[in-house]
Amino acid sequence: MSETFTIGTRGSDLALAQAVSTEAALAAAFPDLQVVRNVIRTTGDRRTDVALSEVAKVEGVLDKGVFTKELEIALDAREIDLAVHSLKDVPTVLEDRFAIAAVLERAPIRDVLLTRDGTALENLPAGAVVGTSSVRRARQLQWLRPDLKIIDLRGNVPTRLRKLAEEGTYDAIMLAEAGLVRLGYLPLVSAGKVEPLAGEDAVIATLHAERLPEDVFYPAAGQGAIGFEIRADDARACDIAEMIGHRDTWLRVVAEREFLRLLDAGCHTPVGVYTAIEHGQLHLKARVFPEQGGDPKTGDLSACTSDPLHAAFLLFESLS
Ligand SMILES: NCc1[nH]cc(CCC(=O)O)c1CC(=O)O
Repeated sequence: MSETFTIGTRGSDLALAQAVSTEAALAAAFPDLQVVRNVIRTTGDRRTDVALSEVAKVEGVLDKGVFTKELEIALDAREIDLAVHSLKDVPTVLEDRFAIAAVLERAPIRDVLLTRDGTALENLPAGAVVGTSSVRRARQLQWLRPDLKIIDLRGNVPTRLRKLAEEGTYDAIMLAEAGLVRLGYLPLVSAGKVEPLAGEDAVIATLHAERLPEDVFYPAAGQGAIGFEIRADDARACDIAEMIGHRDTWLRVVAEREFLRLLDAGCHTPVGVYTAIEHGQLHLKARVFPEQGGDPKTGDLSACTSDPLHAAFLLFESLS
């Protein structure tokens, strides 16, 4: 194959890191394929002036599509053949002419609490201010620690880290471990302990991270996974994506996203869900918070890995 293949990505540091991983996987699988990168600005990148939960409303974008719509327009226009996404930002239901073709092997799925002084979540003093723009993180934090104060925090990952390091507004912020690993702030493998960040930025390197185990703080569906969206009728892109996809990650994220779809959580239902594969078994655990507040419904289920859609259905049915 010596023709070109164009991938589309957002322009944030995190998105570009994900594009680099994708290009590396493509280069390894298809040494002769000429891969071109097309960087695209999305509504979510443009509107950093309002809370993330408001962007879709003020922009008239389909909910949750604020980071993906412009990439779909580029797919439609054949300006790109494959869109590289953080899978957790991709709506669970796509228009018929698009499809998620595959996912790369997953990065860590955990959430991380970042502080200036290394205080762990359980030791944050009452009234401490935690910044996040995710309703899932906000509601779960409030449930675990009703004495904390949660306020909105926007911007890309380095911006958020700088806000914590330089301003007195936040005592802590929350981010995905996957993003911190991809940007080089945390090593790939480590225990749940509190450790300093690394990286070129001296201010950011003063911060400390606590990796919260997934059974303590439930991640988002698809967290840590890089997904490839293509035109559903593009057999070549489908073939190419398939070759760099990772099977176990695929089975897990299919289950997680199907569970979210069954809840119709495109709305603002805060949902934490995670999966693991062990000896042919798919393990699923979920916390679903009612929109109005209160305790979550929970689910904990194991099923055969061969049918992740059914496993998600069983998890959905078992919520109590
Ligand atoms: N919503 C923004 C977003 N989308 C993906 C990631 C991190 C990478 C990932 O979870 O795959 C982040 C930042 C964050 O949540 O900290």
